Order: sequence, then C-alpha cells, then structure tokens
Amino acid sequence: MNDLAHQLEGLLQPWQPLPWLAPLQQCCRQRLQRWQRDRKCQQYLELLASLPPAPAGLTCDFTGAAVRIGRAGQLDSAAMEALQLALFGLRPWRKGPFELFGLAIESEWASNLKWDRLSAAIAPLQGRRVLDVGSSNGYYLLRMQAASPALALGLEPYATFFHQFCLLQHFACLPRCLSLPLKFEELPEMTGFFDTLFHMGVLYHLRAPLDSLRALRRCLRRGGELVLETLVIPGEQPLTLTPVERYAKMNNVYFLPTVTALQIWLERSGFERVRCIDVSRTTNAEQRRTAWIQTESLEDFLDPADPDRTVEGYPAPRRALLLAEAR
Ligand SMILES: Nc1ncnc2c1ncn2[C@@H]1O[C@H](C[S@+](CC[C@H]([NH3+])C(=O)[O-])CC(=O)[O-])[C@@H](O)[C@H]1O
Repeated sequence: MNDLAHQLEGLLQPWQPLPWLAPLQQCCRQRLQRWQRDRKCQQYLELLASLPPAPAGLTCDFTGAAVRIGRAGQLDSAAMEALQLALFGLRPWRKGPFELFGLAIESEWASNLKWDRLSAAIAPLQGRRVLDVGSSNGYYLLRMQAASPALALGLEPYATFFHQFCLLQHFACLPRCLSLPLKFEELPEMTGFFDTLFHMGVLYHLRAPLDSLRALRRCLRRGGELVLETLVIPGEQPLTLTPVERYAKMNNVYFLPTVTALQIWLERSGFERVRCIDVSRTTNAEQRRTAWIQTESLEDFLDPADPDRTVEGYPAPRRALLLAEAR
C-alpha cells in the first residue's frame, strides 16, 4: 500500500515540489486500505503474489495491435501455469489484446481499433505528461509507451482492472508509468499539470458531464490537449438523450449528446479548437464475447430484430472521438 504511494512519489520526483502529492498519496492509501478488507481484492493480491518473477532480458513491444510482454519459451511450464491461473482469476479482460510470453489474451474489446482511429491525429506524446482517466487495465498506457511520454498516469477505480494493470506492470516494469485506483473526481486539484488528457468511455457514466469537463480543463496546462471519446446519438441538432433507465443494459448511462451538443459542452467548459476526428458505430469486430470474459457483450445489448437499436429501443452504440485544446 505504501508501495504505491512511494512509487507515485518516485514517478513525480522530476516535478517536485507538488502541493497535491501528499493528498493524492493519502487518497490511494485509503482506497487500498478499503480494498484490503474486500474478499475479491484479497484473492487478486494472492494471485499477484503467486506470479513468477520477470525473467532477465524481458522485452516488450508496444507498437502492434496486441501489446506484447516477453516471448514464448522465456518462462518454464510451472511459471506459465501460475501466469495462466492469475490471468484467468483476473477475468474479465475487457480491454486488449495482449500477448504475454506467447499466450494470447483475446479481450472483449479490440482496443487497437480505437487507438488506430486516434493515434495519428493527437499531438505527439513524446516528452508529455499524460493522464488517462478510466485507464482500465492500462492497454492505452502501454500503447503510449512507444512514443516515450515523460509520464503516463492512469486512473482506474474498478478493482479488477486496476489489478490487471498491476499484473502487466509486474512483468513490464515501466519506470514512467503508473495506475492509481481512483476516480477522477477523487483527485486533489492538479492545476495545469498535464499536457495531454485521455478521457475515453467515461463521460456517459457521469451525472454532471459539464462540471467534469471543466475540472478536466483545470488539470491541463494552457494549450494542452484533451482526447475525448464518448457515446453519441445521430443528428445535427444540439440535443442530448437521457435514457429512462438503462442504455444497452447499462444502468449508469446518463447523457448521450449529438456531436454538435458535445462540441458546445467543450466550448462552454474552457476548450477551443474543438474538432471531431471520428464517429464509428460499434461493431461485433470491435466488441465481442471471447473466452476471456464471462459476461454478455454487444450482440446481447442490441435488439435481435433491429440491430440499429439497443434492446431498450435507443440508437445502437456509436462513439465519437474529439480533440480540443485547453483555453
Ligand atoms: N469517474 C471515473 N474516473 C475514472 N475512471 C472511471 C470513472 N468512471 C468509470 N471509470 C472507469 O472507466 C472505464 C470505462 S471503460 C473505458 C476504458 C478505456 N478508457 C477505453 O476507452 O477503452 C468503458 C468502455 O467500455 O468504453 C472503466 O474501467 C471504469 O471503471
């Protein structure tokens, strides 16, 4: 637990003193203390403790669709068995794909497709301080490594995904990359610290999206870039849909704007040069059931008689990617 607080301090050493470091460490300590009493988290920690050490000469490849850590044959069969048990115990693997010591993890989402949609359009990440809000198991934090950011910090409040990142980092040992078990709203004010902020797949889960966009603006430096991805509805008007109860079986979806409405939200929250770089319907090639998840997936969320609609009758999932600069 202190380990994470120490890692955070070490990671931020080049920019010390930072008035928000101690409160941020305290938030992490409190979350991990709470998790220590949780049976599922105890199991995750046992799985992580059972992992074999990272072999000498381990290499990673962050440039391909699958993030590769280690090579086939680098671990003996007992070590591979321990690894497989840990990976399976940490299901569902929603984001990916990964390849660990030759073992392919086919995640629910082919997250490489989203990365391909954005990577050429964003400001180059080399030397930048990056925050990824809702980083899940860190797939994008790892893809970013190919561009050598000065810092890649993730936020992931869901225990399963946070511990998946810990497993990956156990082997990858990346010195300028860390995930914190926190929601963005739990952070102390980190005014103007980040150069790039990823906020993908999170906005529709928030009850007060405009307040959140304003808070995101505050932690970017002037001219810093927001990479925003969220569910949208079709149409040109500045309109927003609020599901009566569930959207695609999710009970925590509050606002789905048109791209036009989203652009207005951003402009009214302190951003400029707002541009939409992509709108894509989510397909079965991008989100599907695999052996690495034990839950439903896209095909179960759509109306079998009309795949343009969710089971609740709303427009089927489509996601927009927008870039904007902090004013
Ligand atoms: N307030 C919050 N603060 C931080 N994290 C949050 C919050 N609320 C939810 N999360 C976390 O954000 C992630 C949303 S998934 C996107 C993952 C990745 N970004 C992706 O674009 O593939 C949704 C999707 O499937 O697109 C989950 O891991 C939540 O626990």
